[in-house]
Amino acid sequence: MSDGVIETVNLASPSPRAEPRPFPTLPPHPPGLRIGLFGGSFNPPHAGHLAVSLIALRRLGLDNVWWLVSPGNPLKDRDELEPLAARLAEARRLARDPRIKVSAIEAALGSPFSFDTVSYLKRRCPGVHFVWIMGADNLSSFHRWKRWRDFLMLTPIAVVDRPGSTLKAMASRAGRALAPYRISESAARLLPCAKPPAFVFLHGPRSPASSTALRAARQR
Ligand SMILES: Nc1ncnc2c1ncn2[C@@H]1O[C@H](COP(=O)(O)OP(=O)(O)OP(=O)(O)O)[C@@H](O)[C@H]1O
Ligand SMILES: O=C(O)c1ccc[n+]([C@@H]2O[C@H](COP(=O)([O-])O)[C@@H](O)[C@H]2O)c1
Repeated sequence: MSDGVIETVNLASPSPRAEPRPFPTLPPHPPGLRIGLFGGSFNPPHAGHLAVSLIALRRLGLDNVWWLVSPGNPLKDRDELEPLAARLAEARRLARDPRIKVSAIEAALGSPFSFDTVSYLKRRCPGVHFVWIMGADNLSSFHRWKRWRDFLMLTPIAVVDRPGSTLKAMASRAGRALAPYRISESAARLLPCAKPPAFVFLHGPRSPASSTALRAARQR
């Protein structure tokens, strides 16, 4: 991470007895920390990412939000994907709040799958309360993720509303699977310590920003 939280990547000479290579060095994190994991392509990052992070920090009572900049969403075409280094640099410029940390840990782990990332982080940081954060549009396609049902058992999930996705998200396969485990918004602060499956749908000021729109504007 930009401030050393997760950044040292040892690809060249991994210790033979540690994690399978490649592996990132992740310093110990104090048990009890409340950390939101916000995975994304960030291609490019935008005001919507920042808005989601600030809503999650405040409403879930988080200490930090980590932007997990993906090496490449396994469900998306990579034709238009900017290099990871460029997306990381832009994300760091945009994420001005010191509570937001930008990370390339997925590239270091060598997997684009969120199940693998969260499993790894939970193993490496026992006692830290992780919450997965995603926009409502992502919930609609969540049933196509690797081991999505197991993912629901791994970590609590916060879904943040997004224009055009409010109703579709809850009607989706994953939305229906999560419905019995929904925590009310007024109790959102309980989510990080809740036993999964658990989720909250956060409404709030919605941001219309999208990377697709920004890419289109940059091409004009
Ligand atoms: N405006 C927004 N409101 C709510 N959630 C958002 C918003 N923009 C992005 N997200 C969420 O942020 C995460 C990362 O999204 P991503 O980096 O793919 O941005 P995007 O704008 O959705 O990109 P694209 O338009 O290329 O699909 C996803 O969970 C997505 O749902
Ligand atoms: O694990 C999966 O199978 C999986 C499938 C699709 C998307 N994801 C993750 O979802 C997050 C949002 O992706 P994106 O491209 O919509 O920003 C990002 O962290 C991806 O790695 C994960």
